[in-house]
Amino acid sequence: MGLEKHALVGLHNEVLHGLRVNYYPPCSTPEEVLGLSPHSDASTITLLMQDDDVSGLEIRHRGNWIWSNGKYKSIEHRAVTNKDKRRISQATFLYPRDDVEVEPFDHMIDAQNPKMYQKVRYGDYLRQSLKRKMEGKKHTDVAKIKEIEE
Ligand SMILES: O=C(O)CCC(=O)C(=O)O
Ligand SMILES: [Fe+2]
Repeated sequence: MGLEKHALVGLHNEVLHGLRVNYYPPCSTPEEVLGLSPHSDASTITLLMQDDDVSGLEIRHRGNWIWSNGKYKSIEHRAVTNKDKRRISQATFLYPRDDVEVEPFDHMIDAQNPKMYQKVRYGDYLRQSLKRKMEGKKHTDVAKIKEIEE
């Protein structure tokens, strides 16, 4: 990404961790019921631990990562349910401190790649994204510079 080693860690000010444990009970109609709606995480990095024997995570290639001005994608994903088996996953989210201001790096912006996102305070961005229902990449709209379409 054209950054010095450890630069990203420094930009977090302090790397915070959050944990979400997801429990998906068996579901008699898995073709009609999702475990988790399509979304992307508001964290900077997510580590997911899941059962070996039940799959459920599905991903979509779309969406953007604010710091990289959309060059690097944050993956939209969802969880499906399983007819016979329950599934448990643990997502560990790494994220910056609330007072960290996040905006695209200058070196990711040029004539072909105009600035897509305005500066946001990470705490505001995270809280408004937790308040919304999960809906793909919609939570990134709050930072998006409106004239620019993906
Ligand atoms: O359970 C899964 O596979 C996905 C969990 C997830 O995406 C999340 O907790 O944000
Ligand atoms: Fe997720």
